[in-house]
Amino acid sequence: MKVTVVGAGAVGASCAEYIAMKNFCSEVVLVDIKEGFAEGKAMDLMQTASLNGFDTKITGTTGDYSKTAGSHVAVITSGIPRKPGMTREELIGINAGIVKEVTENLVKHSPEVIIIVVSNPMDTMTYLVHKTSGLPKHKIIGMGGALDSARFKYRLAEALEAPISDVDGMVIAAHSDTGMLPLLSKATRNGVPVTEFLDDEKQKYVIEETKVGGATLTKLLGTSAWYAPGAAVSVMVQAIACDQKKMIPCSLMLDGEYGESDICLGVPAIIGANGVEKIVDITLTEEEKAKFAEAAKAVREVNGDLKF
Ligand SMILES: NC(=O)C1=CN([C@@H]2O[C@H](COP(=O)(O)OP(=O)(O)OC[C@H]3O[C@@H](n4cnc5c(N)ncnc54)[C@H](O)[C@@H]3O)[C@@H](O)[C@H]2O)C=CC1
Ligand SMILES: O=C([O-])CC(=O)C(=O)O
Repeated sequence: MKVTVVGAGAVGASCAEYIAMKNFCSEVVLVDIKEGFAEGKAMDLMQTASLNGFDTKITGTTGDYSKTAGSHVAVITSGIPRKPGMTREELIGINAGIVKEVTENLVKHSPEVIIIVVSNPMDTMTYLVHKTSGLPKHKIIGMGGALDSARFKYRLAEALEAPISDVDGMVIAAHSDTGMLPLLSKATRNGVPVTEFLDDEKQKYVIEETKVGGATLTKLLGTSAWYAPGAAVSVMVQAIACDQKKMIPCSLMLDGEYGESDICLGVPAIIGANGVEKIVDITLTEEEKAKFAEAAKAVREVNGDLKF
């Protein structure tokens, strides 16, 4: 299976590294606009192959999309990351143009491609890919929920003083500082609701820290995170490549599900060989439903700034 990763920066290179290390793809093509950058990252990563024991061939190109032809999956990470103090939404002005152009190039050379959108503001960039690519909706998947859920589990494990392998949980709704919805009501430690172990103060801490997970790292790093984003993408690509039919929260075009339409938002979905196999309808509490609707309202406002 051939995977293209557009943007060979921090997140793109991390995606390529995790995909290669898991050894389930024959080829990863890195594309960047910066002369020689993708080629350099690909060469550096290939020189880890004998050390890390993978056979995936990684190549790089400066903007030559003919090299991406026949890609089964393409991951869009091109665009600028935020700096401390910024929101993801502030990136729309620059990133929308980049994502639109990249999408056109990808689809031209790989008309059957499944696109995973990473560039921020991710829910809006996923919506843009729907509006401009001509691809069927099961082939466009925004990455946010997989990462946010991993951060939720990290914070749950911290609060529970438990190993991360003991905890499970999911984050849906928007991939934004305010619109994320960590489903505490459904989070468990070995099948037992975490609400049985955590008092109100700890529950609030877990939710708030999860929501600002990206901002916290941006403040520490001076730019946004890349290891967990790359790992999250690799899980999604593997679910497609190996037809795993894993349930992963992803930003998907809704058509009545969760009471919303004509918007991309994070919802649980079954991810397999066809991309989105099914959106999973789970029962939310009244409070969760209200928060989901609030997140949708905010994302819709950002979508309003798009020009097609
Ligand atoms: N959805 C999510 O959960 C996450 C999203 N992100 C987003 O991912 C994006 C990338 O972040 P980083 O990798 O840290 O940034 P970065 O600056 O390290 O890399 C971005 C790369 O995109 C390239 N690029 C720009 N325009 C291009 C074009 N037209 N064609 C091909 N390549 C192009 C740049 O040359 C650069 O190498 C940002 O928008 C960031 O906000 C980051 C982490 C998580
Ligand atoms: O925080 C950011 O800007 C990057 C991102 O989406 C994340 O790490 O969740």
